[in-house]
Amino acid sequence: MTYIDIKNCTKIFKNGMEKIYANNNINFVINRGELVIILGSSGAGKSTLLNILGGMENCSSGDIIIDGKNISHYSHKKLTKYRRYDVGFVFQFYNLIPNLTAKENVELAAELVANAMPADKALKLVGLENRMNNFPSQLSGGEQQRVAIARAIAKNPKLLLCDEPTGALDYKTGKKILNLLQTMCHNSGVTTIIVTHNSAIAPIADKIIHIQDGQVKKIDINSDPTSIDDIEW
Ligand SMILES: Nc1ncnc2c1ncn2[C@@H]1O[C@H](COP(=O)(O)OP(=O)(O)OP(=O)(O)O)[C@@H](O)[C@H]1O
Repeated sequence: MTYIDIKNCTKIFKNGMEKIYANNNINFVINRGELVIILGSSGAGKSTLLNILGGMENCSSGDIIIDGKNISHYSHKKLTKYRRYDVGFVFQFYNLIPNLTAKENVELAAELVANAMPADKALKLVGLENRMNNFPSQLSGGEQQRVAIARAIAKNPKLLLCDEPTGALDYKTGKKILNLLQTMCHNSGVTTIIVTHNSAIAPIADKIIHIQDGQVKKIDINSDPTSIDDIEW
C-alpha cells in the first residue's frame, strides 16, 4: 500500500542570480512499512529530499503525498503538526541534549505527542536499558545514536527519516545501527528511509532510490533484502 507518492518535486535554492536545482523533477513511490535507501554522492540532493519528506522544507513545485494527504500545500502550522506526530528523525551527529540523561532526552520528545511509548520501553528496544541514566558524554557514539533512535521511535512515528545515521560511526558500530534500523522497520512496520552515500549498504533495503544531480537515476526493488551481517565493505 502506497505511503509516499512524490510527484514532479523540484526544489530550487537561489544563490544571488544563480538557481540551484537541489531536486529536479523527482518522482517515486514508497510503500507503507518499506525500508528504503536513498543513495547518492555528496551534493546529489539527498538531504534536501529528506527534509521535504519530513516537512522541514517546502518544495518549489510538485506534490508530496504522504498517507493520502498532499503536504506540499500545508500551512506552516499544519507542517509543524505533521512533523510532530508523523515523523521521527535520526541525524548523523545524534543531536542529543548534553545536559539531559538518555531517558530525559527520550522523554522530552515523547512529551510532544499523546500516546507516546514510555522512554524506558523505547530505550530497551534499542538495547540501552542499562544506560538510561547516563548523559550523552558518558556514552559511545553508537550508544548516542541508539538514544537518538529511541527518541525518534518513542513518538510512535509513521515515518522514520535517517540522514547518514552511521556517518559518524566506525564500521562495526555502524553495522549494529543499521541492523537495528532494519530489524525495527521489519518488526514494527514503520516506513523507514535511510539517506547515505555508501552503496555497499544498499542490499539491506527493500527499495533503493539512486539520486544524482537532483534527479532519480534508477530505482531498484529488492524482494529479498540482505541482512547487514552478510555485507562487507
Ligand atoms: N539552503 C541552501 N541554500 C543554497 N543551496 C543549498 C541549500 N541546501 C542545499 N543546497 C544545495 O543543494 C544541492 C543539494 O544539497 P543536499 O544537501 O541536498 O545534498 P546531499 O546529497 O545531501 O549532500 P551531502 O551528502 O554532502 O550532505 C547542493 O548543491 C547544495 O549546495
